[in-house]
Amino acid sequence: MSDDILSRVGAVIESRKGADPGTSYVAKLFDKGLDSILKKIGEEATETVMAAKDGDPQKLVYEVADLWFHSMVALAHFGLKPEDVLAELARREGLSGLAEIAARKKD
Ligand SMILES: N=c1c2ncn([C@@H]3O[C@H](COP(=O)(O)OP(=O)(O)OP(=O)(O)O)[C@@H](O)[C@H]3O)c2ncn1[C@@H]1O[C@H](COP(=O)(O)O)[C@@H](O)[C@H]1O
Repeated sequence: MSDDILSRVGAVIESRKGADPGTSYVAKLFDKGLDSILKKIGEEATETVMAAKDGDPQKLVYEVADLWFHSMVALAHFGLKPEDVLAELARREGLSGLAEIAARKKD
């Protein structure tokens, strides 16, 4: 498995713009608007924290998948793709420590 799955899910999310909210969860989220997407991210982030605090690795993976997925819907709302985040992670690769990452952010 690779980051191909992120690209594929990102493409499906993109394809749901303007689709029938009655037949697609993603289309329904787009239809409800940014606040609804952000609310889901907040909920999934909380559920991720709870799974980690419970020490339940399987649940943690499940909740992080929900969090990533809804974050990808938020990215798509702004015309962004998972590749944009992967590029940012790649940019940070090899940088040492937060100070250097933060300094580059201001460039
Ligand atoms: N990865 C996901 C995915 N992860 C989670 N979900 C949905 O996100 C929701 C998660 O919400 P919760 O766990 O909080 O459950 P819930 O309380 O029932 O949620 P609500 O309906 O109340 O918001 C559920 O309805 C899940 O079905 C997802 N829905 C879709 N995808 C991907 O998006 C693609 C397109 O989906 P459709 O737009 O539905 O065709 C799918 O093929 C998948 O690849």
